[in-house]
Formats: sequence, structure tokens, C-alpha cells
Amino acid sequence: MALPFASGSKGKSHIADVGWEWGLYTIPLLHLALIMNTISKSNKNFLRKIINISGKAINTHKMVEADDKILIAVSGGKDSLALIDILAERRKFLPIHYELHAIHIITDDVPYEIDKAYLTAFCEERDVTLHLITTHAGIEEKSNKKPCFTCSWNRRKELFDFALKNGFKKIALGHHLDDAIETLMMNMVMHANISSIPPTLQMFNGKLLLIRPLIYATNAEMTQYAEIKQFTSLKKECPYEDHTSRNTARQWINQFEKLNPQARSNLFKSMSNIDQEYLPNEK
Ligand SMILES: Nc1ncnc2c1ncn2[C@@H]1O[C@H](COP(=O)(O)OP(=O)(O)OP(=O)(O)O)[C@@H](O)[C@H]1O
Repeated sequence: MALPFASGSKGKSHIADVGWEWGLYTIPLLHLALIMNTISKSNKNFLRKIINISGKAINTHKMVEADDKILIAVSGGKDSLALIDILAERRKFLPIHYELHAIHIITDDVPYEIDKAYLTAFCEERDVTLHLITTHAGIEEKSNKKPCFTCSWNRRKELFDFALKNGFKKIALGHHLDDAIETLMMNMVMHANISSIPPTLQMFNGKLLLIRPLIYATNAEMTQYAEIKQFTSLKKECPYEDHTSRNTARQWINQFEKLNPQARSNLFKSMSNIDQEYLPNEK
């Protein structure tokens, strides 16, 4: 389930890592070749492609700058594990330094837990400081609300509180392109509203910036990335989670793709190509 953040203002201008990396490509490529000597050439090319796709999102939207302290929100699913991996991988070849922390929020009234030992080792290997935070969402107490809503609302509150209390100005989320276009379709159909999850979003009067470095990568690409890197997905199906409308949106998109193989990327690009004149504009 994608977090239902509303669309809004984009991040303000930063001194990003744009441009630095191009001149230094020989070093990262050699480095990647060394650490990935058990992976086939085509898979290595694929991993590099995904790192570049993330780099494009990071640079285009000025997500990362020197001396940043970034908090990566980790569910334990393939996307947030890949997000840790990609941000740590890029840090090895960029001439700027940034601190990486990961946070996993455990909700004690939801009946599942991830493998903490795996996540701890995963973060340690990548020089990422892990914070495990336990919270109580109050699902039973707030029985008039849907459990999924209560849980994700509480998780977001914990996430933002932790970031603000501990001096983080940026939170990285593992949403990808499919999350964005599914959210677009769901918001249109369910809420009569054209909005989605933007690459960056300022919150609390600019005190926090949400960043989504995987926003240009598809779900299929992230699945392949996690498979090649042999990540163990720690995320189990939550008994409260209702995927009905998201699954329906996903099925439509699959159908659209049969009509036009570019459907996925066209839906994403359409959000930046709005013809106001050809819209009703009725209030
Ligand atoms: N328990 C959690 N603790 C911290 N961050 C979380 C948690 N659950 C979700 N997130 C953040 O919210 C994003 C979207 O959540 P969602 O549940 O849709 O993820 P997912 O697609 O199922 O799993 P993942 O994105 O990790 O593969 C995640 O990518 C992660 O950044």
C-alpha cells in the first residue's frame, strides 16, 4: 500500500550531486565490477541501469546534497531494501559524503514482525545506521476506523516525530513509478482528484523533505533488482491490509499496457503534461 501523501510543492533548490558523477564513472564501474564478480554481465548492466535511473531522479529533483543526513524508511519489502542498497552504492562513488540511517517502525498491535537480525546485518554491511522503533497504533481502541488507516497514520506520525527529534531533514521512501500511477488512478476514481505521490514533498514548513529516489523505476525493475541481488523480502502480508482498489488499478494498467507498451511511462509523464485549456475547469 502506498502512503497516501497528497501532492504539493516540490523541494527547493539545493546544491545537488548533479554532474559530479559523470567525470568519475570509471571508478564506480571498476568498483561495481569488483563487488559483483559473481553476477553475470547482463545482470551487472541491469543493476547499473537501475542505479542510473535512481541517479536521474535524485539529480533531476535535487534530492541529495553534500553532508545530508538521510533517514530511509524501511518496511522490509524489496523496494525499501533496494533503496538502502542503491543510496549506499551511490555513496561509494560520489565525491560528496552523506550520512545514511534506516528506520523500521514495528507496530505491536499488528500481528507480524520482520527478521530484525537480517535487517541489522543488511544495514551494517552498507554502513547504514539502523533504528528499530516500536509503536502501538491503537487498532482495537479506534475500532470505528479502518485498521489499515489507523496503522499507517500512526506509522507516519512516528516516522516524522523521529526525524524531527533526531535532526533529520530528509526522509527517503521506497515508492516507485507503479506506486505513482496506481495512486493517480485511484485518486481520480475514488476521490475525483488528480494527484499522486511526487518525487519530493516539503512538509512542516520546509523542516522535512520527503524524497523518492525510485520514482522513475517500475515495479518489475525493482523486483528484478532484488532478485539479482538476492535480497530476502522481510515483508509479510498484513492481515488487515486491503489491496482491492490498488489491485484493480494495477489490472487496468496491465490492460492499458497491452494497448500500448508505453502505457506505464505515458501515464507517469501525463502528470507533467497537463493541457489546462482542454479540461473542464468546473468548480
Ligand atoms: N514499517 C515501516 N517502517 C518504516 N517505513 C515504512 C514502513 N512501512 C512502509 N514504510 C515506507 O513506506 C513505503 C511504502 O510502504 P508500502 O507498505 O507501500 O511498501 P511496500 O511496497 O509494500 O514495501 P517496500 O516499498 O519496502 O517494498 C516503503 O517503501 C517505506 O519507505
